[in-house]
Amino acid sequence: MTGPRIIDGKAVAAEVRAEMAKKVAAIKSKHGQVPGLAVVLVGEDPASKVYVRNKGAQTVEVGMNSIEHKLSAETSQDELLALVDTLNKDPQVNGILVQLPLPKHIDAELVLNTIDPIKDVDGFHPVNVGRLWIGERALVPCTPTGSVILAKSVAPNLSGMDAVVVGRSNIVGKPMAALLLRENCTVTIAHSRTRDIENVVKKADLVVAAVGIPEFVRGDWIKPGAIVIDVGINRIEGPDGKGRLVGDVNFAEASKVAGAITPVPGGVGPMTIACLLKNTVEAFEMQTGLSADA
Ligand SMILES: NC(=O)C1=CN([C@@H]2O[C@H](COP(=O)(O)OP(=O)(O)OC[C@H]3O[C@@H](n4cnc5c(N)ncnc54)[C@H](OP(=O)(O)O)[C@@H]3O)[C@@H](O)[C@H]2O)C=CC1
Ligand SMILES: Nc1nc(=O)c2c([nH]1)NC[C@@H]1CN(c3ccc(C(=O)N[C@@H](CCC(=O)O)C(=O)O)cc3)C=[N+]21
Repeated sequence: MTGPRIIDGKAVAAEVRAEMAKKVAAIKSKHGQVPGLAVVLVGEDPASKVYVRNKGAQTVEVGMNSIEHKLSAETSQDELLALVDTLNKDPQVNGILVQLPLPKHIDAELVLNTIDPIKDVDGFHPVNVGRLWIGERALVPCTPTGSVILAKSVAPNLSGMDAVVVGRSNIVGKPMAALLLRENCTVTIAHSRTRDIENVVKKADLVVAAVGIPEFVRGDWIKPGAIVIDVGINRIEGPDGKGRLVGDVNFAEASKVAGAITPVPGGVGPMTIACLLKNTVEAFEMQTGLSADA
């Protein structure tokens, strides 16, 4: 018996970044311009700090400009809105990402809705959400985009598959469902009120777990041969007392049953950043009318 295919998110993400590096170089030589990504971090959340550092380093690595704004946790909502407004107007800034979660005294929805939709590389603005669902050209959320790329790396044609997305957040579950529908899957969205969730998941040819509960999806919920995409990033304490990262799927169990599965770390996480860079290039092209090809 052969084991399941472990989907190498790091390797696929490196391919996407290499493709972006080529595009950025072509844009630079043809048009003398370089796309720019602004990342705004408010406060000291340690996990967010790591992501922001990784994003900045990889942005520079593909040849783009990285603009980082690190604000104190006491920053007022008005100050943050004023910064977003400045970035909206700055022609050197093609993409704006405001790292979530934001401190409690700031209305995150208001901040996200203030980002110019054409610079909204997270794809969280209602205009981009609407465009995604009706099938217009949109900036699409990075984690779902990366998840679809990983699924297609093992099954290039997802058409007709039964897909179950566990989780219905605006940043992962819902846009994931929209993208899988666009791939012609038959999509079910499961959530905390879903009855008999094991048996709902068990019908799926493709399972996407975005729940936020460590190892929530068990091996015996998985249909033999199914593709499993684990979006979860949970830091838990290991038996040795050290922190370690696990997903929303019990990998040890599920990998015995699945046809293909993403690990955590090294699965969806690296794809999120790669797709952010991809969206920044796309946003640059939409804003300037310039492209790598012409
Ligand atoms: N790899 C990456 O780049 C990223 C990873 N993540 C990770 O993905 C995971 C999900 O993130 P996010 O979508 O923001 O999380 P949210 O907490 O916003 O959403 C979680 C979803 O899971 C559902 N849920 C919670 N408990 C249960 C349950 N017992 N049974 C079934 N469904 C349940 C909730 O249902 P309900 O709506 O009914 O409450 C909700 O829809 C997290 O682990 C997060 O760290 C997130 C973003 C990027
Ligand atoms: N506006 C906004 N947009 C986001 O896209 C966003 C956000 N806020 N807030 C937090 C979540 C989480 N997120 C991750 C990005 C990369 C990894 C990643 O690179 N993970 C690696 C390594 C993780 C590690 O070692 O800590 C891996 O899974 O292999 C994970 C999670 C983006 N998010």
